[in-house]
Amino acid sequence: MWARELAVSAPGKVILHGEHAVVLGKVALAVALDLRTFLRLRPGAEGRLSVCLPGVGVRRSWDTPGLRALRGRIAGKSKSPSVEQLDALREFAGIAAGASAPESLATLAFLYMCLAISAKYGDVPSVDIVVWSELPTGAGLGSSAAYAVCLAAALLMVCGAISCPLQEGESTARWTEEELTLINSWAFQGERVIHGNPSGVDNAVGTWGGALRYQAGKITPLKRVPTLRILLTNTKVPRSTKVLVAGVKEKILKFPAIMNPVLDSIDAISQECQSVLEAMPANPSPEHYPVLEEFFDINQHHLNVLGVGHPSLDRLCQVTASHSLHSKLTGAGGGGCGITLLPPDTSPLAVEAAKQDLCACGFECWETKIGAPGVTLHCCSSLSAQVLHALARS
Ligand SMILES: Nc1ncnc2c1ncn2[C@@H]1O[C@H](COP(=O)(O)OP(=O)(O)OP(=O)(O)O)[C@@H](O)[C@H]1O
Ligand SMILES: C[C@@](O)(CCO)CC(=O)[O-]
Ligand SMILES: [Mg+2]
Repeated sequence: MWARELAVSAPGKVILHGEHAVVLGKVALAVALDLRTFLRLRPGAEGRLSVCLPGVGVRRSWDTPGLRALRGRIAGKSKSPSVEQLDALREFAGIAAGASAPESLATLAFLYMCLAISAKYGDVPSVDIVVWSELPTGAGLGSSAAYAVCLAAALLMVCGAISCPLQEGESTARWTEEELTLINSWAFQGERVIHGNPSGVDNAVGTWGGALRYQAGKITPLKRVPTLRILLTNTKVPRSTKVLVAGVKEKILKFPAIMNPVLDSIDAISQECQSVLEAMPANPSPEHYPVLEEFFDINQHHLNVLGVGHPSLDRLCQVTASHSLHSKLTGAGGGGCGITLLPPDTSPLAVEAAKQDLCACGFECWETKIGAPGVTLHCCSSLSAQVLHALARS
């Protein structure tokens, strides 16, 4: 029986280059963001598993004998969620077939991960779980992956598949490389429930943090990443990664000879950008930026060709261009977030003016730090007052 109260956190991510192409085996460059998802884990009432997800309005509780019986009925050999397993979970949770609302997908991913992990490593746990996030949901910043990484780490720990590395008196701790590999592989299964066909880049960044190159499951930390100033803008136009990824696949099947060269070009941009970043000094001077800016412009055009642009993102690019700044969408596109490079010689006045114009479009924008740590275990009392308050209210 789980007896400690702890918290797990995982960062969101920004994809610099390679979104969508990475689903088809091309290279992506991604960095962890200083916005995180937090999961609080507490011993629950004996025989009950409860989950509260304030970001998507879910508060559910099940008795563990009922979950154990369901787990027995849907047991499968494969680690990946099957259509039949997900149908059985939907029926159990009262989720309509084909429902793709955030709360339905979040509940389904929770149930799948809980039952699949406990079937392999232990018993259905009697715990109380709350997940709250600083990340906007469904905006391209990897909220689904941060959610899945937190769930994977907490459930694997409760079931005894990974250690609880936090010693008495410590405020934070991380898991070993081997344990992180296990967390990442289960988070990928959670992403599958939410996304349908994820590449795995988002959960890799959520697990390992920092800055990495990702291609076909191979994760390579970037050797050296300069301090890049990035402005993040949320257009607040809602979209679903699952739907956008499916749309790109359809376009490629329809026009392979036209679309495949676009994917190859995106791959080349990611690779060139990696070389440029690794050759840059830690605190780059303005002359290093024009090439990075051109990569942003070219890739933004490519993403429009793939059909994942949106008028709100065009507007974002136009507004920043009017201040001589370069932007591209990040994540799945179709709305959501864009990133803007801020070269070191950009005057504070120019940044302020760009921000004001973006806000006047109804967008929200903020400067961000990149390269945050990956999944982390926390002693609850070491969390900030804001996070504690948000978790306690739930
Ligand atoms: N804090 C959260 N609590 C519960 N579920 C969440 C939370 N954040 C995200 N989700 C789940 O993830 C889904 C959003 O995932 P989606 O992949 O569409 O967007 P994203 O991950 O924010 O963007 P991208 O995949 O482009 O980086 C939501 O519909 C919900 O099911
Ligand atoms: C659009 C996509 O490439 C990135 C979403 O953040 C999907 C994926 O890689 O799973
Ligand atoms: Mg996602």
